Amino acid sequence: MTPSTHSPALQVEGLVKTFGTTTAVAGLDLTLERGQVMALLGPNGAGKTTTVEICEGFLRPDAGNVRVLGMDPVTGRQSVRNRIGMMLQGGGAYPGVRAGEMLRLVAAYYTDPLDPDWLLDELGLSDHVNTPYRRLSGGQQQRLSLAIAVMGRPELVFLDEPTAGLDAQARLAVWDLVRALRADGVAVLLTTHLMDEAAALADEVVIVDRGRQVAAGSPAELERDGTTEGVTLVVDTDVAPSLLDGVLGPDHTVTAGSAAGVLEVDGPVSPGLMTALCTALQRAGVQLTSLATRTRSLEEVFLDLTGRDLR
Ligand SMILES: Nc1ncnc2c1ncn2[C@@H]1O[C@H](COP(=O)(O)OP(=O)(O)OP(=O)(O)O)[C@@H](O)[C@H]1O
Repeated sequence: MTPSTHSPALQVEGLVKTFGTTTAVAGLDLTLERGQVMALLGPNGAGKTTTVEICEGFLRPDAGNVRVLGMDPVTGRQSVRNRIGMMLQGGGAYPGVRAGEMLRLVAAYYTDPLDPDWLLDELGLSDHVNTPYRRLSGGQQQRLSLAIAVMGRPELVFLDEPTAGLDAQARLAVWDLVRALRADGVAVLLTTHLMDEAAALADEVVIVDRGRQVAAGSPAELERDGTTEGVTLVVDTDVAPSLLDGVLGPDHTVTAGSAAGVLEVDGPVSPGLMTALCTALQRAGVQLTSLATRTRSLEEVFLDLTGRDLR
């Protein structure tokens, strides 16, 4: 099997994985291009970790096709492992080894490693170079395992909930590192429960539920999709919706809002619409006190698609 540099970083087609009577992954398709960040979002038990572990070559799929850098992650395991990065549980570190020592040991495996000191600094671990691994806090161990995962300049990195349990500062440091990887052309597949993380980092968000994709797109696309776009206007007097008759095209409707002085305009939002609304109010001598466009947050989209029941 010849590894291809033209293939997507990751291609998953019709992936199925069952454990006894549980179908963890029920026919999933994913394509992650090089230099892109994909976030898998899904409720507990949606099949995210199972998918990542299959892509890493730890689990065999029951059906479907997985190509990692153009290679089969099971039969091409050694070649794949040399070119991908993954965070191992427990950091893959010996308990007694010091953080700095560990990173230097890992760096020695590679011909062109990243600079361990840069990584320690990037991940806020410079003050813990001499701390034995077992004495690092959980969040520090997690960051060290991320440093180990990316040390060999991988082309594709798998990050399964990389910021779970991290404080706000450490989370931002991890985000910065993911952005730096992306800028270097590295592809990143991450799983997360944090909507802001997906929105901040991902070129593409794939929402999975019960092992299937229920939506995919950029964070902005997902926030727009399926919503009635529109504008909520608040004015300083009680006005009838008919005030806006004549300025709205066939794509727009206007209704009275929940309170006096509130008008809801439904339809596509554009600079032209905003200008037309302001002009109509000005002509009527009505003072605008608030104007807001309506989109759903990624969290609302997620809950609408996956429901509100606990799993
Ligand atoms: N080794 C296993 N044996 C039996 N069932 C398993 C095994 N691994 C996963 N499962 C089941 O497969 C389903 C998917 O689990 P998975 O860990 O992939 O979900 P997840 O999306 O990563 O969830 P979470 O957000 O809670 O981490 C779950 O119902 C889980 O209980």
